[in-house]
Amino acid sequence: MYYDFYAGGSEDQHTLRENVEAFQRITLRPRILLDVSKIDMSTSILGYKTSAPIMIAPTSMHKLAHPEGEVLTAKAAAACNVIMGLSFTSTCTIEEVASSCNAVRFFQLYVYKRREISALMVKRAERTGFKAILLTVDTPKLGRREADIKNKMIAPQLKNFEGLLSTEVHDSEGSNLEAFASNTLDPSFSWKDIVWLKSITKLPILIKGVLTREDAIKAMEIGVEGIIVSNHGARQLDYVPATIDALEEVVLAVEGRITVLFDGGIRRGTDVFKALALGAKAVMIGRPVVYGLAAKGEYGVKRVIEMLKDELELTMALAGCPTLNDITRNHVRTQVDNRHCRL
Ligand SMILES: Cc1cc2nc3c(=O)[nH]c(=O)nc-3n(C[C@H](O)[C@H](O)[C@H](O)COP(=O)(O)O)c2cc1C
Ligand SMILES: CCCCCCC(=O)C(=O)O
Repeated sequence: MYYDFYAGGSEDQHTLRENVEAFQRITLRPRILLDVSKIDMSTSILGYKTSAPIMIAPTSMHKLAHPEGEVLTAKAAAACNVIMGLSFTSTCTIEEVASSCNAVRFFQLYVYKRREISALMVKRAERTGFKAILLTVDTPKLGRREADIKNKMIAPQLKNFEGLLSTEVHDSEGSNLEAFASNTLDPSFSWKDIVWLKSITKLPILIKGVLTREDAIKAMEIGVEGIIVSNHGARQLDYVPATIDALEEVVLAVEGRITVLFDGGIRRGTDVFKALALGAKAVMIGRPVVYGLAAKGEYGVKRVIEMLKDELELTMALAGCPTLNDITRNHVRTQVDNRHCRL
């Protein structure tokens, strides 16, 4: 329940509704009479084989959802053979998650005013076998989260910072998380810091939070391995577009040169299919995973992933796509297509 307050957001946030509703405005264009007796959903993300183009998005503080936290989420990822994104602000340590199972893990990074803390986390992630850095770039400051302010959100101790930084904030009247974020996040963080990040790690870097062609091109120029089309689950700037409406612009700008991942509003296998048809290599799942964790621990997360995989498999069969490579732009019809009478 506590996690629901934190994850839910305010009902009057435009983008929160849009992220889900925009999927509902996209229709499918199935092809018929193709042999779909065998469906292959397996893929490779940055060279790591996974059972489906589905990953776990980094979301903070899993112990608010379940007392064993991120360790259980990682075990579910391993059991389903999908990649887990671990949040910088997790409630289990990087080392606890790494030693709990053999899931392929990517580490999500924030850049703090105290750069040495971010650098140390990167080193810990490298040492413990994380395979990539997901650098979140849409949070120079925390967005205005009215539910957190109203509920006087108190962040638990964030385990990676124990002995380095306390999450206790004494002078905050509203959201303690917001106060912690403004003490720690660096609003001066900019493109030049990506050069710094590249200088301290050999891990591939994916920039999380790209919504425009201009930024996609800049990201490629600076030499990152991938971008994640994301609006942070509509938790940062309200009135940005639904991510599914921003995806194609970014995909067209990138022209296949780097990996494009996607998140925001995926609730069904048909949503996964639509994001793939519009050019994403894979999708990341945020809230459904933590709701599964809150409801039934590791089993709950597994069920969420399995349900999405089952639904994707059925969608591929009924749309005439035996493999992921068979899913094309022509398999969906968007509002833009309708306006221009395309397809
Ligand atoms: C409760 C919650 C916590 C989150 N924490 C983080 C985080 O620590 N770092 C980050 O980059 N994104 C974070 N996100 C954003 C997710 O990575 C992802 O972009 C978003 O949840 C995708 O949308 P969805 O929840 O509709 O699947 C968080 C999202 C939620 C709902
Ligand atoms: C550095 C403190 C901010 C953590 C925010 C976690 C997050 O990304 C989210 O809640 O969304």
